[in-house]
Amino acid sequence: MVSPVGTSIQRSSIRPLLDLSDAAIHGNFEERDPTILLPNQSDDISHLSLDIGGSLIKLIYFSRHEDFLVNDKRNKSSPILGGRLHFIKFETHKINECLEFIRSKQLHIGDGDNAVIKVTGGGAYKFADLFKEKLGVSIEKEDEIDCLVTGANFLLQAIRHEAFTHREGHKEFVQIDHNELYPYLLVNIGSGVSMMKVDGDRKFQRVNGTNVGGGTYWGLGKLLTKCNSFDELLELSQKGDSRSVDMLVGDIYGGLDYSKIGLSAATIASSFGKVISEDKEIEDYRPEDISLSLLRMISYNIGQISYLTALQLGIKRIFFGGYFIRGHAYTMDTISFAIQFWSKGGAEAMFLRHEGFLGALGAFMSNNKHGLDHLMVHQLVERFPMGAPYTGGKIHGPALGNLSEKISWMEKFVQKGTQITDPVPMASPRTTGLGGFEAPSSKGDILRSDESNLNVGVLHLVPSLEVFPLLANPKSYEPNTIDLADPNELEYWFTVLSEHLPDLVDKAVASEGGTDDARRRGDAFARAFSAHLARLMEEPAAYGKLGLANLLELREECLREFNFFDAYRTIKQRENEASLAVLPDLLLELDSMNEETRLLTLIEGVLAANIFDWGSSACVDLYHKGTIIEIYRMSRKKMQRPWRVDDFDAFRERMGFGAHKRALLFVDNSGADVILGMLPLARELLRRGTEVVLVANSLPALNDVTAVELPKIVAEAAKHCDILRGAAEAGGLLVDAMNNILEVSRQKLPSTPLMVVGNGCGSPCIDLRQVSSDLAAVAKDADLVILEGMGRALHTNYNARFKCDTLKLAMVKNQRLAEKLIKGNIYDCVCRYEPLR
Ligand SMILES: Nc1ncnc2c1ncn2[C@@H]1O[C@H](COP(=O)(O)OP(=O)(O)O)[C@@H](O)[C@H]1O
Ligand SMILES: CC(C)(COP(=O)(O)O)[C@@H](O)C(=O)NCCC(=O)O
Ligand SMILES: [Mn+2]
Repeated sequence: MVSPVGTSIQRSSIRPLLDLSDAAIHGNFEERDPTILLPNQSDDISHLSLDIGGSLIKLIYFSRHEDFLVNDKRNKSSPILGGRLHFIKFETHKINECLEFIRSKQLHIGDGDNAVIKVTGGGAYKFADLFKEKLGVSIEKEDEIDCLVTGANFLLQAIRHEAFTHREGHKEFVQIDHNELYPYLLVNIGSGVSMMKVDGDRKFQRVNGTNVGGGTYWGLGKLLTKCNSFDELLELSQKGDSRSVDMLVGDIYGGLDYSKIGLSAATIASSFGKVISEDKEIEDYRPEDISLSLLRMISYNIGQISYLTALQLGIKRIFFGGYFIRGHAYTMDTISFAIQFWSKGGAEAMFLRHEGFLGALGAFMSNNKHGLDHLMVHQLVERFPMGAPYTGGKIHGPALGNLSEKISWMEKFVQKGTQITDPVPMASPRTTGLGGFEAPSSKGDILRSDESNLNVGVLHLVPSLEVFPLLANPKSYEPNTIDLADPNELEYWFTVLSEHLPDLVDKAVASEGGTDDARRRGDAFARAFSAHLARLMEEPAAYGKLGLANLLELREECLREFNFFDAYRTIKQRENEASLAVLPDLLLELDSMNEETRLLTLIEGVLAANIFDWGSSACVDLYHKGTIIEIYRMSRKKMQRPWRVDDFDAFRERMGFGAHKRALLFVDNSGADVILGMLPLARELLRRGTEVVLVANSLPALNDVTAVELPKIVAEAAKHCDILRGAAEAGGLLVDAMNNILEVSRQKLPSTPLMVVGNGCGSPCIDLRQVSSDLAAVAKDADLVILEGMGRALHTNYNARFKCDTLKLAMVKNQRLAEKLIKGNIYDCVCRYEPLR
């Protein structure tokens, strides 16, 4: 039998924050940079790898947390240690900043024996002595091409929304099945360009390359425009009109197309060719136009060589990496256009979110200590923290040391916030949108400062996560019901979440005693979350495919980032107490009913009590109008059938002819929702001989009940109910009572067990591709799944199908969702039963 409440259920999959309490200098005080020991900081940083290229240094480091060191009993076979992968970059000519960053975060002093770090790129040779001298570490060199391919293969297999196409300003994620991935052409556009034919894991060949690459654009651009940074140059290009320097077909043909060979008048005949015939000095040309012409020249050229190489090898798929791309819409559109133009649609250009980090990732993985190559997509969670200390958000360190510095960073960030999140004025269609090969027209052509680091997040490696085994089609499963790629949806939810923010900040600050420190953290949280929202409004696909569940989770993550671990703590307690007080009466009332009426009353009860949702503004307004019990009664009274979605009769029928063996009850909110709604339903199932597993969040989110809180709640409820007491004892929830039983009455038959398990997440929604191994284990014997609440049953999983009977129960507490999803109104209810046929 499954261990009912394994100690591991309360394991958190969420990153810890720096704990500076009792910090002390370790070792020699005379040293210039003594090690500071953080006895209460369990983060264990190890595994550093670098890719030192001609232009940029890409750094990846791995930080581990104690939690993850506890090897999961069901995962013994996995050598992977949990932790987080951070991605940072520096300019190569500022290598000292990189060394300083490594030193300040002590990245080179990993787990004892690693005074050796993995480095790829030319800098592994060039700077080996410098690393030895400055940091006392030896460099282990890894082959650059090898690393690029390993990195690309890893990303394409392990990260869900890594690859995408980019056409005319439109980004679309593509998920390629592992079996269909090879062969592909990998084109890495760094300072120079390398092209590899990739046939499999470690099976590749460098087939081509060109010296006209990112270095050429930046080098020539710097010379011709006097720009001081790559980004400045790229930004200029967005306001450029390359016709003032480029010679077009029309310039040669007197404004006409050269239609015989299919070239329009607007096609570039010769990049920079117009300059020849004009009696002008460099100052007479706009730097904007020069930058754009250069960018097009180089992008088209790389596109063309890539296409020819792919053609020669019979390859259809081309992935582009390297920092030249820099997530820049116009660059990607230009390359895509060139591939599409030359191949007449036969080949396709794809880009990678971690474009610049392929080599560094490969170097990281060559360190076979962590067994990362076996990591699966469901074991990776990407999070987007704000602020430099954990992401190395700023391109050049320094690393921030503690939360307070991080808050200051946030405060400064806000002053710069507009620069970071505001769009650079769009190129007008008349300029960027014309010319070339009938021209890519990149809408939303935005270049944002890299400082915000809001493109790739921190990758959390959580080896204990698993795919929920009862999903009918894990491959096609999509958790989100609402796709925020639809701009109207995005705008609506953006407004809802923005308007809810002040109230949430107040609750969060109050939960931490309302101190000045809490207020400062609260403000920083609000800024961080608003910056994310602004970023996503601009570019919804910036962090991968965006659904409502991701936004709701992001909010919880931001709270935790600023040390708010349970914003609704007090509210939850208050509602729990009020609900426990009326539970005995409710149980008496239920017991006086016959089985059929009781089942209906129980389901009504679940739906009615789901009204206690502090995430819904409409409900929060309601709570000002009455006590918990008054609102509960009012809600119960309104529970007239038929509900908007009403499969109750089918459910009742199924319940009539034999109990299920084990039911998983995905519970939602604290207070009435779980105590007066779900617990009585659990009790009914237990009474019918069905084992019940209450599946709750592993970490707090809004007023959701957690797996840590539930045993205490069940224990309280069990005081008033023999069924619950017996079941909780049998499930190991009442440990003291369990001991008594062992001593007193061994012969007594054990009741059907009631168990509690953490789902592995800390969000109001649930992505069933990534659940705790404990949940996965208990699910194997389950034949009934009950999903409750708007987050778990509507925003996510409404359309999910399972390998067993499923009941989805929720009250719709949002007017727009009610209209869209069920063609109904706010406070309508959903009772969706999907039997396994
Ligand atoms: N902040 C930046 N500073 C310098 N170059 C940048 C920057 N961002 C993007 N680039 C572009 O990226 C290229 C370097 O790409 P990268 O993949 O890091 O190659 P390498 O390993 O050769 O340094 C540069 O030549 C330039 O075109
Ligand atoms: C965050 C929630 C999904 C939580 O709902 P629950 O799962 O608790 O039923 C829900 O409160 C929600 O969608 N709120 C935003 C909509 C609104 O304020 O109207
Ligand atoms: Mn909830």
